[in-house]
Amino acid sequence: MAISLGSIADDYTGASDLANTLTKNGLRTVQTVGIPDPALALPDVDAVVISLKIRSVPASEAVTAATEAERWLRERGAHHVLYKICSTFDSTDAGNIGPVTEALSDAAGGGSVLVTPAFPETGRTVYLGHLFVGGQPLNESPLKDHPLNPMHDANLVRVLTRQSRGSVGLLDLANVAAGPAAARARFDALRPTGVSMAIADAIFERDLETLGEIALEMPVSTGASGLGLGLARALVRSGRISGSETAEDIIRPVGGLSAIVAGSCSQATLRQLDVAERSMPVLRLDPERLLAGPDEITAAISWAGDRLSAGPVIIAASAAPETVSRLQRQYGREASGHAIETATSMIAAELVERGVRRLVVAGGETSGAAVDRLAIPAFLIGPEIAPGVPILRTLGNAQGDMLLALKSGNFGGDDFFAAALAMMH
Ligand SMILES: Nc1ncnc2c1ncn2[C@@H]1O[C@H](COP(=O)(O)OP(=O)(O)O)[C@@H](O)[C@H]1O
Ligand SMILES: O=C(O)[C@@H](O)C(=O)COP(=O)(O)O
Repeated sequence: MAISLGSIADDYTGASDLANTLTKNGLRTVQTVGIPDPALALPDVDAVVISLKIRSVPASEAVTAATEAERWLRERGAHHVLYKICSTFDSTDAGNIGPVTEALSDAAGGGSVLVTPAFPETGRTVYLGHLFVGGQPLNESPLKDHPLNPMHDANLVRVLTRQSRGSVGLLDLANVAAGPAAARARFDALRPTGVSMAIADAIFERDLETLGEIALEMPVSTGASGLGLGLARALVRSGRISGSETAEDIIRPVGGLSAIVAGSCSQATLRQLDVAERSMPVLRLDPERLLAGPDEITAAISWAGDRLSAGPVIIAASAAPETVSRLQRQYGREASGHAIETATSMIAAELVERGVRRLVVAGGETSGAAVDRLAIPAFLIGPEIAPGVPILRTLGNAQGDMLLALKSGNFGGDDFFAAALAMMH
């Protein structure tokens, strides 16, 4: 298998978001969970997105996992590797966007790397290095309350500098909007200043097309789905790949029961749960009891058992920021987050054990833990439910064919859960 584009995603929802964008823009794409086992038969594709769960792990661990994935992608022909990060730049001062980007650049022989989380379709734009989420600067957006990576600074040049060895420059909108020649010239002018990375402004898709074109000339870039769109369109324009349609047969029915598991505490997910509660049974887990032992999990499974055969159910750990902070003050930020992920992943696995074959998981870390517990090695990419969230068909898993949706916390409209289930049969 020779691939044209390789990507390493720092979480699993982010990987499916990128795989969706690449597919929509003409690249046959597969999403793998980690580096695939040699025994796994992958389809013939233009792009492989390797999902890792490295957004919130120590930087050295993230670097090791990402560089191994990069080697695998290069050995399969990838000339360009995109490090897929969150469109809201989720990270801490300790990493991991800077350290991983610098390590990937070193592995490819060094040089400055273009970085942009812009994804205009979901309202993420970057101007003079400042990230806006919808109409708000990042630090005033709901991301200021993220349970694991609260974002308190919208100036990404500053954020990335705090995480990095090298210095960070800015590829400003005036040069990006002027097209590839001007953007390339500005980026080239930054190189001798010794910057290891440059944050690139982008507001419209045409800016990302420009950035995609110049990024493709380099071995590595870092960004969200918007940069994926630019790279995919540049590849199709270059004639190196033929450009393909989404295969509708990826959503052929799998039968079985359906359920939703939520661990995202993002505002969008909280709204989606409130709306779904009007039409589906919703169990709100007690996080204190989840942390105390297995009883809350057993109770949740027994609650679902009575209801599953009548239709989809939702089991959610999600809570509002005040509740999350209270729990974190008592048990610690990471310890509580990871313990809840473990619990929600065990619930997801029990539901599958009881016949669920159509599963929606809300939350990036939550999805990573659930997919790992289900031991799903890869996904084929189906049609889009909402911007950034495709239907996924499992590949190579022991349970047989399943349909999943891995919803990034902040993505999807208020009726997302019903909309997702309506597309999965
Ligand atoms: N009630 C709660 N209190 C504290 N943390 C929680 C609660 N419910 C879920 N979490 C944790 O919050 C984190 C949410 O992150 P994630 O799943 O990535 O969602 P998102 O996609 O919204 O970022 C996870 O670590 C999850 O276990
Ligand atoms: O780029 C994005 O916003 C998403 O693809 C993503 O990575 C979101 O992460 P989670 O909100 O943690 O799912």
